[in-house]
Amino acid sequence: MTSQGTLGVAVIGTGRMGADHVRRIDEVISGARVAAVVDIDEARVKSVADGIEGAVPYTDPAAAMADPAVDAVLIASPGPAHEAALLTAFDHDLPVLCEKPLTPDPASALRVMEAEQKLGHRRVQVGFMRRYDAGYRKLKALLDRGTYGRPLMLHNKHRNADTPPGFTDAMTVHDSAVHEIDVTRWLLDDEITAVRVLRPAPSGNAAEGLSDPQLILFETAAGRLVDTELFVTCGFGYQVVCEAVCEGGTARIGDDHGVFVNTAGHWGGAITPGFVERFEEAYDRQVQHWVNATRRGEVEGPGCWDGYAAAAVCAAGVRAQESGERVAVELIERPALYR
Ligand SMILES: NC(=O)c1ccc[n+]([C@@H]2O[C@H](COP(=O)([O-])OP(=O)(O)OC[C@H]3O[C@@H](n4cnc5c(N)ncnc54)[C@H](O)[C@@H]3O)[C@@H](O)[C@H]2O)c1
Ligand SMILES: O[C@H]1[C@H](O)[C@@H](O)[C@H](O)[C@@H](O)[C@H]1O
Repeated sequence: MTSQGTLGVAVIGTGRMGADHVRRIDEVISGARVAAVVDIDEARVKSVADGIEGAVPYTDPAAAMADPAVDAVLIASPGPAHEAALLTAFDHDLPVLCEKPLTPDPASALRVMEAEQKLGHRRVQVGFMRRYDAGYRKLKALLDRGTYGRPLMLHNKHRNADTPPGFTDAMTVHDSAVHEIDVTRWLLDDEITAVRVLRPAPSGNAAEGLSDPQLILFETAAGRLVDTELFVTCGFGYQVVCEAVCEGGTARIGDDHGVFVNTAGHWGGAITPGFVERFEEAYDRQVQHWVNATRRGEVEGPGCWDGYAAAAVCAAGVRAQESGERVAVELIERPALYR
């Protein structure tokens, strides 16, 4: 850190999310600066570094993490590249904010968790940014206070206008439903124990071979049921809605509440186009909290255990998709570091 305590961050992966995090750290976040940017695509990393004072471009994550100006790492490369980047960060004992997923499968998530335990302290915050969304935080506070009694069920809707090319059924779980997996565990303070997936006749807008929409059902250890409509080619916009059904009332967040317009032949408002707009404040808050905690020498928020548990539920979810059966989630006992 500089003498003023400014955190030098290396951002690994400068695609859609990484480039946005670089902009965020440069323009929005206080107490941090972009010290290095890394991408295997040399042209891309150079163009992202251009115009950011002091940001050194690298094509090798390990070289960036060895740079003495780097105090912390934000990983925004694709999920399969996360394990290697995390293990290298541990070699340098660097604090990490790792975009979801921690890793794409439970075996690799376990390896990361074991390596972190060898360090003897938590180093990783996982980018489950919904925990930093104002609506989800209000819902969490209501549930924690028991304002409407015990929560019994959650109903979620997760709709994307469309998907990047090559999006598969498994990605609907790993990439999209992983957020509902995390908010279910967090909101209810409960583990998901089994998954079922129901698939109606697919929408004609879904690419060949993609089963969209889907209905995913989670059972939890405390006997709650959580359903999620996942519709990633809905075509009309981005919607993430969560309704908690409690013994004494229900509470719902996520409906669009922008400007309401009446005009000839039309009433209503605009729909949110995508996750960047819907969760912009949540991404800002997530990164600011990470920077603040890191500068205090602390680690907060969702960690490796949450990333591992999410990967275990995803693995069960993909098996449930393939088999059409109820699949139990296999979890190891929670290690002491994460209790
Ligand atoms: N929290 C959210 O809402 C959210 C939204 C979108 C993506 N994500 C996550 O962010 C991460 C990145 O997603 P994206 O949409 O920006 O992907 P992207 O494909 O747009 O960008 C990834 C970038 O990483 C680079 N890259 C690939 N392998 C690398 C490696 N080994 N080292 C360094 N760079 C490497 C690629 O060249 C590319 O520029 C993923 O983990 C994804 O799941 C999170
Ligand atoms: O990677 C993205 C991202 O995680 C979004 O938050 C989610 O809504 C999308 O479904 C997913 O594809």
